[in-house]
Amino acid sequence: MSHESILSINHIGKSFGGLHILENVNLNVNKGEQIGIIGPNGAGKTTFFNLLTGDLKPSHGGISYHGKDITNAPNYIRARDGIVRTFQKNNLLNELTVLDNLLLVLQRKHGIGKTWHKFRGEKQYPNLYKEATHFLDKWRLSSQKNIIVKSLSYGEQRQIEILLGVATEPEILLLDEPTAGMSQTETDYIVDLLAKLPKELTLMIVEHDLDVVFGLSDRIIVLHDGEILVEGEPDVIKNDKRVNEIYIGSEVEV
Ligand SMILES: Nc1ncnc2c1ncn2[C@@H]1O[C@H](COP(=O)(O)OP(=O)(O)OP(=O)(O)O)[C@@H](O)[C@H]1O
Repeated sequence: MSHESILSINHIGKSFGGLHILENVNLNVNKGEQIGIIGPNGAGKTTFFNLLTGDLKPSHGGISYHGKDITNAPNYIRARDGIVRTFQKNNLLNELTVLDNLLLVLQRKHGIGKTWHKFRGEKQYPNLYKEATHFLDKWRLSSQKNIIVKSLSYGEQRQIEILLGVATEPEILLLDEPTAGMSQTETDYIVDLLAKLPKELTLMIVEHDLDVVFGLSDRIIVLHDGEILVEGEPDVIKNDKRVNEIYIGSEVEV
């Protein structure tokens, strides 16, 4: 991880009507950092992600990416510029094969054609198919390439979704509860997968499974009541009294 700050979140807040969800969040994200975001249900974690990706606009404050103000940039521009997310639920095209899902992602990444959902032929775009094959080999997905997504298990679908995010070669990948609803074996696979991601990739992960977050993160942000309660290295967070207090009463133990 370098100490080059690439994303700067300044005094950001979000309200829905009179309801203040996020109050005054400040954060600098360094290139290659792996940041875990935790907090009780309703703390504002997904809302925070939505502000970073441009799916929501903040009520106040701003966000800059490589020094450029992106507070009002739409989500597709942020994605094009390197801030990519996966969702809590699968966001794949279920009727298509794994390969076709990947081809569509790669077409979009390379700006091939005006209509991203129209398939380009292998003859015309051999490099696209080469890249897809190479990617599937690299991530040991070759055996699944011709399987229709909806025939895969839920856990497999979520793995594919994360990898499709990786295929876009983002600078920052935001993962919203990557292990939600998974068996222990599927969770282990995801943890393994995340550990193999390129070191220069910046990861921000919202996750309820604290073992996953503590095992993976360089830094943990604890959101509570719409604010950053505390942030720091996993050991610091583990021993923080306030963090333990907000988890008391929930079934989760820090
Ligand atoms: N569009 C909206 N309109 C009104 N309230 C909303 C909206 N989106 C989220 N909220 C509220 O904002 C609060 C924070 O929600 P958010 O989903 O960001 O929390 P979270 O920390 O991700 O929770 P969880 O861990 O349960 O996923 C919740 O009380 C939620 O009901």
